[in-house]
Amino acid sequence: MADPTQAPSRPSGLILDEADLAQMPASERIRYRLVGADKRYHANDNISAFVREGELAEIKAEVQAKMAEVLKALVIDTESDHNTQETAKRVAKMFVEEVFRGRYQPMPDVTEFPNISRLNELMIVGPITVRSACSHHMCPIIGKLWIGVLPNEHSNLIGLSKYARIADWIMSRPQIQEEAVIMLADTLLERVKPDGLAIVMEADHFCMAWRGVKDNDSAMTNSVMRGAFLKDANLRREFLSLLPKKS
Ligand SMILES: Nc1nc2c(ncn2[C@@H]2O[C@H](COP(=O)(O)OP(=O)(O)OP(=O)(O)O)[C@@H](O)[C@H]2O)c(=O)[nH]1
Repeated sequence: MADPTQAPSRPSGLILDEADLAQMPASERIRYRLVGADKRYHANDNISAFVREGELAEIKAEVQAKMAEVLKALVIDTESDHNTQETAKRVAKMFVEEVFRGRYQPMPDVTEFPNISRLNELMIVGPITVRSACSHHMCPIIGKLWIGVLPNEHSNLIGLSKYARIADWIMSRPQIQEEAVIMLADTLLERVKPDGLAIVMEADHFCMAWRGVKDNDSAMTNSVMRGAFLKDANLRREFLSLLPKKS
């Protein structure tokens, strides 16, 4: 039988059966499935399709055990320090169920409505609050974003709240801002199928404020323009002019 703690690094190689997989830690089991399916599992990827029932609880327990080791390595006496006794458990819960849940949960259900009225005017939603984390230091990224949509008669209209729900699902992963907005744009394009889509995001990166260069005042602003927003400078101007002026 294969060493249960070692998942193969590539799909060719040993094929494990369910009994072998059951012996592995959940994280190795899930990684084995991902590698077998040749799926990327970077920090900003959603891997929910490879996680089976009950496995998130197992992952949480694994993270808790490793986090306890991190605290030990930091020479923190978690046994007598009443403030840190439950910290490993809290951090594991925070990672898996809260701040990185966008990796482990499927996309929220999105009801789509046909564009009966053939709406074809610019629609803007925002500011949508962004809560994310940088994949370099896992420090928070807090900010806001605006989404502009130019639908056509074949577009799917989605409920306004769904823009915020999809944004939250994508942002709740460790990542970099440039990739986050592209991922959000791709996801919305696929659902809504508009003539044009634009996103502007402005966020504070705590890895720049709390540590490192310790610059509290600089935020990062970036945008992604697709379809009509790329081709039509007037539309782009209209969208940008309707965003609240930055302070
Ligand atoms: N481009 C980009 N950079 C980011 C983002 N979030 C954090 N960073 C930066 O990622 C960089 C990490 O680079 P490193 O030079 O390896 O890290 P470091 O030595 O700790 O750097 P300092 O932060 O300058 O102390 C830092 O400059 C961060 O400010 C992001 O969303 N986009």
